[in-house]
Amino acid sequence: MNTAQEIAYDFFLSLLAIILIFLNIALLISCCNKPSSETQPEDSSPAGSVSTAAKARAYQLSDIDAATDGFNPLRIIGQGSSGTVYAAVFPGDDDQLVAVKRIHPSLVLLNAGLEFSSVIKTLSSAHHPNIAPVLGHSQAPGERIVAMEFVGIQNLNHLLHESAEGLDWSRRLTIAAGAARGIEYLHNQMAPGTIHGCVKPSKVLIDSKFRARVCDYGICFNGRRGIVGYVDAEYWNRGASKESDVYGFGVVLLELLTGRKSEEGLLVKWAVPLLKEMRFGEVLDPRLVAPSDMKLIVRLGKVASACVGNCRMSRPTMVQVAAILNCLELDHDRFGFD
Ligand SMILES: Nc1ncnc2c1ncn2[C@@H]1O[C@H](COP(=O)(O)OP(=O)(O)OP(=O)(O)O)[C@@H](O)[C@H]1O
Repeated sequence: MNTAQEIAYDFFLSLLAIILIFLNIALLISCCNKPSSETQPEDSSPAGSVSTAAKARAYQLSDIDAATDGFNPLRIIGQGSSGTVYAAVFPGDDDQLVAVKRIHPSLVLLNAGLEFSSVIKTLSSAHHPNIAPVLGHSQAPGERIVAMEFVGIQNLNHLLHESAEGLDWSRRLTIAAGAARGIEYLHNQMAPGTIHGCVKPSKVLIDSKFRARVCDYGICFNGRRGIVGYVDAEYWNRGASKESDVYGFGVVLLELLTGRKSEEGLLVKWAVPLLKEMRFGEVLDPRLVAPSDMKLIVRLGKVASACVGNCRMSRPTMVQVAAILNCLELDHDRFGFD
């Protein structure tokens, strides 16, 4: 090779090297920007994941009317202080059952300023194994209807207090941990930080796999009466907050431990001092035999007492509560109750 050829050859090699470097950089950038669907499938995350795309469906009132046979009383699956829940079937949706909650007309009037459709749109982005998903809504003069996935006919209030079947300690712990994860998801993983507003046993639905699914979250129809005994004292002046949800969850834990209903706050006053003095013989649900190893129950009692603490600032967050209950659940899976 003569000198001119050598220079041309070196120039060609340098150019090739520069092109390769640019190609590598471009490849790296495109890999970083690629959605990580392969590494993080949306549904496989144990803590669930935020589904950013809200999928709320706007139903015509006539469609809801047809799906419930004209709000046929035979289709009622539950009645609360804020509305009536019906089992609905929409033709064309594989005849799947949908739970539709028709808000009481008096509450619709009282909450006329509530931006119902945009609240529902936000809530419909919730996606977590321990949440009952909101599917959509229907709105007409005097009518506000929320459509939810039909979870099943059992709720924790019924199972714990009204059913002969009862719940053993293992199921109670699993339900408590699942419900904690659901509320934690609402508080911390849903934009813009949803508050449940009324955490109590009837809002914890139990699906066919005995998994807890928290329902009826995020819409507060002022005028609700069903919350007495499940919210802290500040609630009545300052409204609902994450801390009042933690309080409500603490009361749910107390009901799971004692098997007694919260009667206007009396359960907290009665059970917490007994738990603190470790008088488990007096406080635990008398229908169940106490486990021979009380470690998990003692820890559950401590979490419950901390959640219903008087001062909002002193209560644990739902992240902490869910983390502790996850650990208890794992310990239970490994060692059981006895
Ligand atoms: N998505 C759902 N799937 C199946 N059943 C449901 C669903 N949502 C609610 N229910 C049933 O309907 C019942 C009534 O629910 P609702 O939220 O209206 O009232 P509540 O919790 O019983 O009382 P309140 O609203 O007064 O606190 C629930 O307890 C539950 O059994």
